[in-house]
Amino acid sequence: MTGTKNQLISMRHYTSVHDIENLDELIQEAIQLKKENSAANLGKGKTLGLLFFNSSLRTRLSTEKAGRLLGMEVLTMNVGADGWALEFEDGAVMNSDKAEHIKEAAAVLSQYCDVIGVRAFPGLKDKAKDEEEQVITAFTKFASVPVVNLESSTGHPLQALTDAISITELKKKDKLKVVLSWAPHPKALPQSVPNSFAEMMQKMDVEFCVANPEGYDLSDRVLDDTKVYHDQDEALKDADFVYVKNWSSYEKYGEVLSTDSNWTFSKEKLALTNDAKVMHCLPVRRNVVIADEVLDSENSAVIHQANNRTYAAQAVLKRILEQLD
Ligand SMILES: NCCC[C@H](NC(=O)CCC(=O)O)C(=O)O
Ligand SMILES: NC(=O)OP(=O)(O)O
Repeated sequence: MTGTKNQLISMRHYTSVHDIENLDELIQEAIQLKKENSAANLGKGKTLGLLFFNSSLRTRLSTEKAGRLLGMEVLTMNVGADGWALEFEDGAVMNSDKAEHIKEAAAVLSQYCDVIGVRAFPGLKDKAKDEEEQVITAFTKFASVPVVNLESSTGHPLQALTDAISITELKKKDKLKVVLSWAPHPKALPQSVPNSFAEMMQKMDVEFCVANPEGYDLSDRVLDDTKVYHDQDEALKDADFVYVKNWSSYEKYGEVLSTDSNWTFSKEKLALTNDAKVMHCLPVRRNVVIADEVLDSENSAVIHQANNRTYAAQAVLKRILEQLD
């Protein structure tokens, strides 16, 4: 990065890809940090707190590593399993199972941490409630420090930044076709990853489309004018990157409407593309979402993506640290 501190674009919270003001700069910063850790002391004396209401492998370890690469102390807590059950409703009479209100919890955490990361998946039962982003919004409201989304009800912006970095590094030509393709899964999964990936691709200079069965269209708010195919084979034609991911229905909110194995990403599907790089955020159900022969091939970009989680987190934390006192 060139320029003085004042010219740098800082970031208060990172709760959605829309918090990125200059995507190209942020991608280049992450690629630069991957080559050389030029900010090893920026976070000295600062503490990063990572709170997980749900399971994680990559997000937890890569974000911890990113904090440490910046010189930060890192505190991680599985709040879902180990913390007091939190009340989020304003004015609640707390005479039932919730021991602590988010007002105190977020304020207390702000005494210990200079930046807070939060993972809280959607319930997938009540669309309006999930779309309110109650947990991440409450943290931004009641914490006095910046908040980073580690995957929330409707978005996974650190994953999407990772994906943008990975595409930038792996692309072999300028005008790319990128396809987000639904794949089957036995469980109802959030729309968070596909939502943020779609929003990220709309910010990039690529031809982007989504392929999913009928009933699986993402929210109009996310899709905007993105082309949606209900025929996977048609969408895959000439694709340079295919992001394979399951999500539950948005229309019939949270339901699993299909487990059709014709949508599993196989080597026959790969053959329809322009020798595409195949992406997935992980964890991936082998031979349900993506076939072994694809995951074990040169076309798979999933480990490259997982590695970039560290540098995406480092670039975001760096931006946040630059605007702290
Ligand atoms: N953070 C990356 C993905 C997390 C979550 N996947 C999952 O829950 C998979 C669980 C399973 O396969 O049982 C999702 O799709 O949003
Ligand atoms: N991709 C991702 O977020 O992985 P984890 O759920 O393991 O953190």
